[in-house]
Amino acid sequence: MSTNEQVDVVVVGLGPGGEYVAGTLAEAGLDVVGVEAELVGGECPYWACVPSKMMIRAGNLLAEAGRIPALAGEVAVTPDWGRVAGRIRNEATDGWNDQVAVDRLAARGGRLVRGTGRLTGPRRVAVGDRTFEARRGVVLATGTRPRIPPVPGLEGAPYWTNRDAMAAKELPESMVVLGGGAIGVELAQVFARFTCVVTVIEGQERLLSQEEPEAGELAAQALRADGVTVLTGARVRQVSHDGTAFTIRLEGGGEPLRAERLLVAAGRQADLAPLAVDSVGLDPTAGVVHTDGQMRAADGLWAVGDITGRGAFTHVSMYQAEIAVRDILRRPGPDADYRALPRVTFTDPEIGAVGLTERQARERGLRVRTSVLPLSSSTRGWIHGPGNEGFIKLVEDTDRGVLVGATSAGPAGGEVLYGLNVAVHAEIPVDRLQHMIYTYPTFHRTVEAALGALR
Ligand SMILES: Cc1cc2nc3c(=O)[nH]c(=O)nc-3n(C[C@H](O)[C@H](O)[C@H](O)COP(=O)(O)OP(=O)(O)OC[C@H]3O[C@@H](n4cnc5c(N)ncnc54)[C@H](O)[C@@H]3O)c2cc1C
Ligand SMILES: NC(=O)c1ccc[n+]([C@@H]2O[C@H](COP(=O)([O-])OP(=O)(O)OC[C@H]3O[C@@H](n4cnc5c(N)ncnc54)[C@H](O)[C@@H]3O)[C@@H](O)[C@H]2O)c1
Repeated sequence: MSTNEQVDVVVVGLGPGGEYVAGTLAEAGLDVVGVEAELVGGECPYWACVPSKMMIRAGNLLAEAGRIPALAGEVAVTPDWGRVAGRIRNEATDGWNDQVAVDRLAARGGRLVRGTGRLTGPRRVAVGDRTFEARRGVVLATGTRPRIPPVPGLEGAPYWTNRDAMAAKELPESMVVLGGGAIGVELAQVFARFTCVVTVIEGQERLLSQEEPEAGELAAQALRADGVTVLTGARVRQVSHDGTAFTIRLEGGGEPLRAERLLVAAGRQADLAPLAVDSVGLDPTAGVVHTDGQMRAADGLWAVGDITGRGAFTHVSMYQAEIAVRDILRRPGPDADYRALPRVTFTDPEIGAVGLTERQARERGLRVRTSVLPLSSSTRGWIHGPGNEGFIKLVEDTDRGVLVGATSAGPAGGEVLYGLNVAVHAEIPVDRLQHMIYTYPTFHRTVEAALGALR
């Protein structure tokens, strides 16, 4: 029998964005139902950020051990993926059990409804035969799933996505990675460091093609140094699987690639049709849910996270979640501002970036000055020795005399990014940045040198 229940707010999807909205609103005293089809916490803790960064931590340790002979002595290391898989199982994901997150939501006063939510009209969500009518409104936070490119032979083949990679108890002997974006490069490097023979196939001319060209070149150089074969500007013509291994044929002929596993890391997509967004007047084929600066998508409807298409990052979903919470609680606050959107690809070296690339700035008609300085030119980079690859790139809007973009690559490149993030966000004049004191000998002193090199 179907039932109708009155609540204040329904949150559909409890990834980082949705869980934050549901828990915070419940804590504020609203009657909140959170609907989750899989695990409370979403992609990030179970199949994405957290387990992948555990892998990377382990891979980086192996790489550091490899640098010991040049600097400190002798070492013998035997990589053991079992340690990594065990830590992911036991510490990160609790064996892919979300009880801790379920309890966390309940402790904040939220109610969990397990199931797939679907809009049935303004402020109405159906889950199975239950319908929730939300007095304040509905928040969509359903995230994305892997985009599987239309490569002949791929459909139906036993390819891996990020989920299989995160759950792997053993590593394959060989793997082809389709896609040289953030997932592709991070996982290719880790797997290679654990002795898997890896090939990355990227359709664009460079890895990390959304970032500065120097970033893509550095990522390729780092991966090659770890033994990864990097093929850029490459298109897959056909994929087949013979029950044991994949054969991957590229356009333009040549020897086909053979690999035990094929990891598809070719972007993400939101699935709006099953959410029945047309019932509230949104386009189910749009691919994203467009919002205004307060994360409103329609009357009584908010959207946060990957689904909004403003950067598929956990920090974006949390940032947007905070804005939506404020708006739902009818508290005034600034609109979402993406000018200083930071992102870090956690390869070794880490590649952090904020704001616009040089190309994006020029395409917007800005008059720019730029500079690129290698970390090895700094005292700290030189002291660091092996593993000191990296650079600082700055993009200045010369008319306003402020940085509009920056890239920080190197050991702890993601941490060094923070200062640049503040500079872009707060629009600190370059002239002021040039006259502050930078600690000696740090990697971030390269920022000072790069400021002086702006041309
Ligand atoms: C391998 C990998 C590594 C990553 N590493 C990083 C990183 O280091 N840093 C970073 O910032 N980002 C990283 N990301 C991106 C990050 O995981 C996402 O940006 C983040 O998880 C998005 O959060 P979200 O709130 O949009 O929802 P998601 O985490 O996508 O969760 C959405 C939830 O909604 C549920 N759902 C979907 N449809 C329905 C429905 N109809 N009814 C009920 N529930 C539904 C899903 O089951 C899911 O639990 C990584 C991603 C991947 C794949
Ligand atoms: N450190 C982080 O913050 C982190 C890590 C991993 C993932 N993520 C997030 O997850 C999202 C998804 O990651 P992703 O790496 O899957 O996507 P992505 O969009 O970053 O990269 C996908 C890459 O695949 C390539 N590609 C697509 N189709 C192809 C084809 N048929 N043949 C060859 N190459 C093809 C694209 O040109 C692109 O370079 C990212 O956008 C990122 O926001 C973040």
